Amino acid sequence: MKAPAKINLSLDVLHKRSDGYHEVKMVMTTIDLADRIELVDLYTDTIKIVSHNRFVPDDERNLAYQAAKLLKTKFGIKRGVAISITKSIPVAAGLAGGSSDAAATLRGLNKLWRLGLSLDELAQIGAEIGSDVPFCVYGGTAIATGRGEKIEHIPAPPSSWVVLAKPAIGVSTADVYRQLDLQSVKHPDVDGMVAAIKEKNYEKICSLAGNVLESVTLKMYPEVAQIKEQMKRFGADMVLMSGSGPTVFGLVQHDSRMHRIYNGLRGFCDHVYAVRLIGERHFLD
Ligand SMILES: C[C@@](CO)(OP(=O)(O)O)[C@H](O)COP(=O)(O)OP(=O)(O)OC[C@H]1O[C@@H](n2ccc(N)nc2=O)[C@H](O)[C@@H]1O
Ligand SMILES: Nc1ncnc2c1ncn2[C@@H]1O[C@H](COP(=O)(O)OP(=O)(O)O)[C@@H](O)[C@H]1O
Repeated sequence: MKAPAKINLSLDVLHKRSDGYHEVKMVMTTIDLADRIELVDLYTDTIKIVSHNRFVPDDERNLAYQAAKLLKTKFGIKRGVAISITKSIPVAAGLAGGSSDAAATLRGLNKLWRLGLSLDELAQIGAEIGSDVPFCVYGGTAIATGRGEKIEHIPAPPSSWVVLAKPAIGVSTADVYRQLDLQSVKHPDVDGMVAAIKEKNYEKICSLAGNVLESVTLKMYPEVAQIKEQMKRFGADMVLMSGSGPTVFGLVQHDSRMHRIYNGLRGFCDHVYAVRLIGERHFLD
């Protein structure tokens, strides 16, 4: 199963809720940077995680493990499964790698165990694992509200290159939300972004992109601001941090400029990627 990363083209936080989560309004889209999940039937009643990445837990803390466990419990499955995860998405990066692994596991086990669940049902189960999992179940492009689990599909943005750069730090999403001061943030125009995407207006998408969590992470890690500056200087059409960070992405349409940004950033950053913005749901088929 393919488990692609997401970026947030717009991310607003409306208020803190009584359950500790924050009410959000965001636009998320799928990009062509994906982990690979392989599911193999086990005839012993266990869930085994195989991953050769030292940042990825191989026990019940793994979101893919939690996905399998939930399905086993809900549907009384007595078989086991070995879940092999080949990571390409950097960990704790704001790209929903773990959430996408969980979503791919849900989609895959639905087939392997012939559960016959719809994507809507899988997304509902995914919400029990994490706020970003429902979006990852569908992929594509969507407005996410609630704590992120309510999904409204919208068309794909015009295609472009996405250059990503992740400094050598991992960010805790909970920490970033905790340190957000809603009195002092500049709220992005999420409705404007949705309109721009529907109009396929690339320039407007670039000018309206915004993320309220960016200022929090920039304060904690000045290297994120440096990467933003460099990406702008090398000629990206827009530059923004994804999710709670620390990954910074830039959109660019011209191949030659994509190469300039990619090569320029590789001197500063170990993790640099240049991939296509996908934004379509059939990418997962
Ligand atoms: C910021 C975003 C933007 O897409 O992505 P990432 O940076 O993680 O990729 C998401 O809101 C992250 O979603 P996800 O990573 O699934 O979060 P969860 O596991 O549900 O929650 C982790 C913690 O973040 C905080 N949290 C999360 C979502 C939300 N709407 N409000 C919150 O306050 C809570 O403290 C929660 O305990
Ligand atoms: N399958 C997984 N892949 C990556 N990280 C995972 C996975 N399962 C659990 N985690 C844990 O979740 C944390 C957040 O990881 P990730 O989903 O990559 O980041 P983000 O929420 O910023 O997009 C990591 O620190 C890691 O310990």
